[in-house]
Amino acid sequence: MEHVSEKRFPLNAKDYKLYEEVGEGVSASVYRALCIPLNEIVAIKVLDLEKCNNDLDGIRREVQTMSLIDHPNLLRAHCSFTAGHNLWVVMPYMAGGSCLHIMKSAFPEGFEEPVIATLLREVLKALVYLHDHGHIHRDVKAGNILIDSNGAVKLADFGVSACMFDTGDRQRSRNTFVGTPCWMAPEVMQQLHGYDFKADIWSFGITALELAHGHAPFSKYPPMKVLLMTLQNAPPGLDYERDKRFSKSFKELVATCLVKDPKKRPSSDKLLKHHFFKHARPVEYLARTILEGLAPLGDRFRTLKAKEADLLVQNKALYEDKDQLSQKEYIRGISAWNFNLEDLKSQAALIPDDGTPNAEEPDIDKKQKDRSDDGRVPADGLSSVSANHPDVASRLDKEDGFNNIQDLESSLPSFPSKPLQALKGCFDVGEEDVTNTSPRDLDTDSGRSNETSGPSGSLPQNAIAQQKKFLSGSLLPDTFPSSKKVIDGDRDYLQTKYSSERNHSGPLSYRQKRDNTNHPLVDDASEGAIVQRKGRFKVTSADISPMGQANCAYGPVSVAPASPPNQNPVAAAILPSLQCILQQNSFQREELIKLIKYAEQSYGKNAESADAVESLQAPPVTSRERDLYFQVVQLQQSLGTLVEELQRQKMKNHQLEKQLSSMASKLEK
Ligand SMILES: Nc1ncnc2c1ncn2[C@@H]1O[C@H](COP(=O)(O)OP(=O)(O)OP(=O)(O)O)[C@@H](O)[C@H]1O
Repeated sequence: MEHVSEKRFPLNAKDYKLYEEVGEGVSASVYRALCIPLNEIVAIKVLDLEKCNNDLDGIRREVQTMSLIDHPNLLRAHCSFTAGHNLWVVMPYMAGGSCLHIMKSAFPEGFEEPVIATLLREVLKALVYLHDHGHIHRDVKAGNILIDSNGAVKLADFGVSACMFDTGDRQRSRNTFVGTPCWMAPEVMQQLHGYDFKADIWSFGITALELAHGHAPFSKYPPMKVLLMTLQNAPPGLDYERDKRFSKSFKELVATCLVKDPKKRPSSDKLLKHHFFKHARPVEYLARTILEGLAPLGDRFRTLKAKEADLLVQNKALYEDKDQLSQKEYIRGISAWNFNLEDLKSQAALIPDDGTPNAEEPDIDKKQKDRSDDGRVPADGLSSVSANHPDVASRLDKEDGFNNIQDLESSLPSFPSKPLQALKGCFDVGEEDVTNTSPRDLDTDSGRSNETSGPSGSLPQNAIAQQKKFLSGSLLPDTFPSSKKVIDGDRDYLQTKYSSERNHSGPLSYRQKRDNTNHPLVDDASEGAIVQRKGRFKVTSADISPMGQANCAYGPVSVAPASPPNQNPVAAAILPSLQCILQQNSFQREELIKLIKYAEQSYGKNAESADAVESLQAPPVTSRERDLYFQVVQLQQSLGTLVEELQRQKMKNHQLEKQLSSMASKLEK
């Protein structure tokens, strides 16, 4: 294992010389820089703290994690300090940049298999370390896999990572809707039972596909559609026709990771032993194959930015087309998604309804058909995937996704209720939005907050100004002021509706990064009634608490097919309530069936169980039934809590054992 550098990096901005910009995320700009006293090239991530008042806890945790980790495949911070109202995070310079940028510059169709195997093995080693130490990364994707000039691979960006050993509020952050939609595991979207390390394994599988094709599955679709497709479709995978160039073992690896049931996914440890990694080479191979001939990172970054600006100009007339926006944001390696539910529906409606497979995903329909046909796929092990999704077959001959608002509405009964509740409860689906903002307004406004302008390489004025306050040591203090409550102790994106608010305060502006005043083009695009924009999006478990559902009736409800909201304002007004009732109903029924099954196991009343389950087709009618139901719910809740506590203790134990054995082995030496 790489040892922590003994070098002392200065905690003073004057000791660094900033060169060109080499990357930017939603929250920060990254510069190549020289550490003058050490004469060493470094990368410095500059975050404007004034724009992220509400998210200081999140930043502190990111920096803490970056400073404490110690693994050659994880990007570690050398140090961090404040300079004026900026936070500078000094880290090793990864001259190759991110895999996403490398693909966008030189490998638009994705990498060859040995390259992928080598990259994935290194990433997996990082995940093994993180998981062993109780961390979930929660944002594994090609944009966060960095390569240095020697081909060394490091997983970066701990902005949304979580610790499994957290308790209380922080523990609740694992019930948080966080990540980037295309890479997000279904259980993270679903919010039913929280999630664990296995969420990273799903993202790892999606990243494998991303590296193979040059883009993640569903990357062209707007976020609502990504959610629906991830939850309702068969998991994506390598296609037998299109992906002939890839080995059976690669296809198996992907299929193993992309299983919807997290319990059926392997641990990172186990995955590392997969025979696919026999294709992996020493990392120098990466330097020879994918880095050779590439322009310096700063130039590539500038070119990509220019391309992006072109795309923006070209598509100005087509601003409403969210596909273009998703693509552009994807090219930048970030996801500034818009999560107003009404807008999401509008976005989904913009996907052509012509049945033509998506240009980015030409094989989605076909793939699903392939994967539904067990007879055609067993050789490569994907039949098991279909087998994991018995609901898939019934959908296979339908078009994937939801191509218009009516489709979305009518899909509700089969759509897992929680995600949509999450969206409804948290993405600004307020009366105001519905009444004041037409779908067209929303379209015009959304998703464009991160357009860039201004010459690349120019340093932000505020990056070097006002170097007043410095922290000693690499961590921000725990008492770092946070002006607003941060739910879950994690990044919390409170909802803002108007650009003026969004640009000057709140975590949104943090993830959004750029002050729009520097970017007139962006300003133009984002004037007016703005809907929610986010980087990685996040909905806390608190947000999706049943509070908002209190008014929902629990009885069976039949709902007439919904009309598009703009055609029938009355229907539009009552539609959310109807959806809510309908979701509640189906959700409650599912929960009851689960509870009965549970009770059946606990009390061994096998003979009566079938009747009991059938009787659940109707809601509990007598007060006795209701009492029993509530007792069972309470029992299950306390059992769940106990099991969680036990798991936490087990993990702590495991951790302690590891520490003990490593101490013991050190002592032996
Ligand atoms: N150490 C580094 N060396 C070289 N380039 C880097 C380094 N760190 C980051 N970058 C580049 O800068 C980009 C943005 O950095 P980072 O992901 O940390 O910012 P972010 O705001 O957290 O991004 P996002 O949340 O959008 O993923 C990266 O995608 C990468 O291309």
